[in-house]
Amino acid sequence: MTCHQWGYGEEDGPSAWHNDYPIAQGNRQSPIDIVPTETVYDASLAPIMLSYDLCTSVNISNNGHSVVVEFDDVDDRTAIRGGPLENAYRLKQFHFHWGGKGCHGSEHTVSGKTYASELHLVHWNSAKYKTFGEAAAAPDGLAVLGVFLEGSTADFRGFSPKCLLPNSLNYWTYPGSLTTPPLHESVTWIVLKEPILVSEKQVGKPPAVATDGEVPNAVVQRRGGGQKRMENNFRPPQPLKGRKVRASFN
Ligand SMILES: CC#CCOc1ccc(CNS(N)(=O)=O)cc1
Ligand SMILES: [Zn+2]
Repeated sequence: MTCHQWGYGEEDGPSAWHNDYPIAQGNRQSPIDIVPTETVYDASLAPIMLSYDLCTSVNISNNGHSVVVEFDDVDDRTAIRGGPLENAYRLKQFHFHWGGKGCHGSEHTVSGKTYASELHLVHWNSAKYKTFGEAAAAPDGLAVLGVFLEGSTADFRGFSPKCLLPNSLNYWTYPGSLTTPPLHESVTWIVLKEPILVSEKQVGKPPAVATDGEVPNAVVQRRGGGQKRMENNFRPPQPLKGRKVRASFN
């Protein structure tokens, strides 16, 4: 498959993605607007179990769409289990979606409420598939843990994703997709209800990353220069198309 240029601008943004990725108009697209009063409490949903203690991160990069921290995924040391999942899913990477100014920037919304930013921890079904790429194309291949970020001040020590989690692991879950191309409908979404708190200056001003994959030197960064500030890298909510959103809490 040729590599298609996509972004979040007028010409190459979410409303144009269906031209290169027809699945954008599929039946299990993400993100969605979660309406708590329309979710169904499922007492059979197990708690999620996160083994994030061994910091197996290997690099951090700007891929032109987000800031991504990748993990060593040769084994299940760093994984998610339980919840709606049949087996362990291995952590591949985490990244963020954010706005430019003000409080919008999350991808999922809760009764229309947007958060300043949203963290996605992307895991793949290593029990059934040999590689991330293979899993990403399978309906039960991926599990993405979504965490809302809103303004205040919070600790952020080390790079163990455990530091990025709120106190409560109460969650909503629904069958969805990647929210960025290739938009594969292969994701079991697990969205935590409780946001984590990060400082205004962190979410108010998006990280100084550019959309051409380079990390600009803040001193020489020009607004009019070739590089554009990466911001508003979120896809708006997609049609639910009859899907059930289950809650792990009453
Ligand atoms: C197949 C393939 C591929 C590229 O890998 C990714 C990984 C994460 C994402 C982000 N998707 S999201 N925003 O739903 O977590 C998209 C493509
Ligand atoms: Zn994401």
